[in-house]
Amino acid sequence: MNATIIDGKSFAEQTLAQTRAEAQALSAAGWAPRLVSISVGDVAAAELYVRNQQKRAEAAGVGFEARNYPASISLEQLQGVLAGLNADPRINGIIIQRPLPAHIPVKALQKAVHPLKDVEGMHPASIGNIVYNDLELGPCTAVAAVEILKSLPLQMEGLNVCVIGHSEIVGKPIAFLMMGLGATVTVCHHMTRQVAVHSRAADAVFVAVGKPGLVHGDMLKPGAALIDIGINRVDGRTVGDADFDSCAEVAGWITPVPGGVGPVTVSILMKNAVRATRLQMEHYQAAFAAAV
Ligand SMILES: NC(=O)C1=CN([C@@H]2O[C@H](COP(=O)(O)OP(=O)(O)OC[C@H]3O[C@@H](n4cnc5c(N)ncnc54)[C@H](OP(=O)(O)O)[C@@H]3O)[C@@H](O)[C@H]2O)C=CC1
Ligand SMILES: Nc1nc(=O)c2c([nH]1)NC[C@@H]1CN(c3ccc(C(=O)N[C@@H](CCC(=O)O)C(=O)O)cc3)C=[N+]21
Repeated sequence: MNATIIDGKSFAEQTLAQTRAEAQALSAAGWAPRLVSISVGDVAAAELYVRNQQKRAEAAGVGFEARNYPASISLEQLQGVLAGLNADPRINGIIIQRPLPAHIPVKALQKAVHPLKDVEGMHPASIGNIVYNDLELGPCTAVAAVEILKSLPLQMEGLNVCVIGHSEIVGKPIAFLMMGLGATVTVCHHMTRQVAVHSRAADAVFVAVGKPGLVHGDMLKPGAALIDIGINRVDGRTVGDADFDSCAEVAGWITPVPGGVGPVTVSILMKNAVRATRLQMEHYQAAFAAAV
C-alpha cells in the first residue's frame, strides 16, 4: 500500500475541541446553542448520520433534538413546523435530513428555514453565497471534504481536481469551493462518457455518488489524493464509493470509510451550529441597540 490514510476522526476531534470552547462561552452569555433535526418518512437512510450528530452534539455542548414526521405529512404542514422553529429563539439550527418523500420538494423546504438557522448551508441564499466565496455557513459535507484536502501538502492554486457526482448537497458545492481556491475543476456525473479519463488526469479526486466500488485504483493518477465521501451499507458494513484496496495502492492519500469524511462532516455541522448561534446573538443585540 502506498497511500497515507487520512485520519478523519482526529481531524474532527480538533474542530470539536474548538467548538466546545465556543459553545461554552455562548452558553455563559445565555445563548446555549441548540439544534433540531427533522426526518420525514423513511428515516433509515439518515439514521446513522442523526445518531452521530446526537453523540457529537452532546460532546460539543450543543443541544440536540431529533424529530421524525410521518411520510404522510404535507409540505404546508412542514413549512408550519419550520415557521415555529424559526420564531423560537431557543432554537439556533435546523437540519432537514435527506432523502425526503417524493411529494416534498426539498428546495421549497430548505427555503423555509431562516438563513441564520441554516446550519447545513442548504438555503438557496447560502448556496448562492458560495458563488461569491462567502462561507459564513457553508454546506457541511462539501466544506469537510475540502478542509481535508486543504490539510494535505498540496498547493490548491492550479491543482487539477475531478469531482465525481454533482448533487446540490455535495458535488456542486465542492466544485465551487475548489474553484474559489484556484483549482481547475472537472465535474463528472452519470452522463459523463469516460469518468476514468478525467479522474486519471486529476491531482485530487472527490467522489460522492453512493455506489460502492465505483472508483478503482486504475482510475487514479499515481500519488493523487482521493477523498471518498460515499457512505454505503454493504452486508452490514459501512463502505465508501472507492474500492479501498486498489485505490490505496495507487493514491498518495486516501480517506477511509468509516473514519474519513463522515466524522469531519459532523464536526463542521457543530461548528456551523455555534457560528449560527453567534450570528443570531449579534443580530438580536443589534436590533435591541437600534430600539433603545
Ligand atoms: N460523508 C458525508 O458526510 C455524506 C455522505 N453522503 C454520501 O455521499 C454519496 C452521495 O450522496 P448525494 O450527493 O446526496 O447523492 P445523490 O444521489 O443526490 O447524487 C449522486 C450523484 O452521483 C452521480 N452519479 C450517479 N451515477 C454515477 C456514475 N456512474 N458516475 C458518476 N456519477 C454518477 C449522479 O449524477 P446524476 O444526477 O447526473 O444522475 C448524482 O450527481 C452517498 O453515498 C451519501 O450517503 C452524502 C452526504 C453527506
Ligand atoms: N441533509 C442531509 N445532510 C447530510 O449530510 C446527509 C443527509 N441529509 N442524509 C444522509 C447522508 C449520510 N450522511 C452521513 C454523514 C456522516 C456519517 C458518519 O459520521 N459516519 C461515520 C460512522 C460510520 C459507521 O459507523 O458506520 C464514519 O464515516 O466514520 C454518516 C452519514 C449525511 N447525510
